[in-house]
Amino acid sequence: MSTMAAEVESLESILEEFIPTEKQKFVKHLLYGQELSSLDLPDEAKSLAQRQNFELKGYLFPAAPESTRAPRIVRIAGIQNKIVLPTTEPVLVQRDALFARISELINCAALCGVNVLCLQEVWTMPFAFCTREKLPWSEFAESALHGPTTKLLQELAIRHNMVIVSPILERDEERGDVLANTAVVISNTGQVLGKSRKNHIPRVGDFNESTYYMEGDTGHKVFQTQFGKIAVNICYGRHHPQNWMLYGVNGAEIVFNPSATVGALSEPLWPIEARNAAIANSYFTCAINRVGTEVFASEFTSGDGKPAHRDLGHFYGSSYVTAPDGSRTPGLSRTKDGIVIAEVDLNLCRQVKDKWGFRMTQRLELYAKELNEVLKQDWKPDVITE
Ligand SMILES: NC(=O)NCCC(=O)O
Repeated sequence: MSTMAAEVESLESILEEFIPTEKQKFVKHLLYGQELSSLDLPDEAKSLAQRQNFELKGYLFPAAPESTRAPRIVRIAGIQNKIVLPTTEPVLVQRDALFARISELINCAALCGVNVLCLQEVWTMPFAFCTREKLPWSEFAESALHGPTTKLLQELAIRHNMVIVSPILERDEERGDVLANTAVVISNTGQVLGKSRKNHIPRVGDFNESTYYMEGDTGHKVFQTQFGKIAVNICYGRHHPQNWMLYGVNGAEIVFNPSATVGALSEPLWPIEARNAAIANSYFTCAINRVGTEVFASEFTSGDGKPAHRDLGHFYGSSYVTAPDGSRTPGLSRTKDGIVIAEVDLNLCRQVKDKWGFRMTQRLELYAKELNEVLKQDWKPDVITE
């Protein structure tokens, strides 16, 4: 399945090819909600994307004008990419090649006026946790505050007046050198605003991350930036509606979901989860997935009796943005590096809350009470039998 699917460029390319033109509007309305117009992006950015072989897509999410609040227009973006060099190259050579590639893409996002940008999960390295090997992969880990990745992005954040969310493998030097899967939030002033760690660690397929780091301990932080309140729900956390919910309870207006996931495992879930979270929590979401197949030197098994293998499968990209009213952009390519940009009016969050009332009808007190009971040792499921 994954080999076959890897040849498909995108769901959208199939729709364009096979759905008759007169039916396209209806099909896209069901799949994507209200039709979005494309952003007019600068020619310089478009030619940079062409020269450097990455996709560049921009969309406009409208909101109603209000008489008591000015629009709060911001441009948000997600970057998806392949690793640049084979996983057998020295650690620093691999990392520096990614630094160079991603700096190019960030420059392009800056030309497009992006205010807040998020990179993919552990963007500085291959997704090597499938191997269960400690070395050399743990050498990619670095301090969230002073590491080379943060230093690089602090410079770019200042240069481009851009908030950058940088998901890395963190080495917590102050707390016993332990590893964590962490998104560092770097303000447009260059300050590290803080960090948000991955709350839910997968125990599925070849995602052997629990060998390397524990569940995050940073809760559901929301970062007040100059361009709105943002939060980061890292990869597997997107399967947990309560995780999404608490970022919303803390007031997030945009939640990024930097991910690394493969076709055979999760592709049918991908278009649903971040989109549903945007609807349920009246905020914008931006789901970002890496691209390509990463091959490792040593074989590993999945503990399922099937033959050993040297790759996790095809990372299918397909990054997209959803608005609180459920309208979403098409996905980026399944095979190519890319930037998805959305110009949003953050006023839409409150407009959708007023329309649908999901926050008002949320009944947090009901769930808090019942969940408290569930956690007690003597709890029994509330099932009535005849
Ligand atoms: N990176 C990560 O948590 N992947 C797990 C697989 C998935 O959630 O689709």
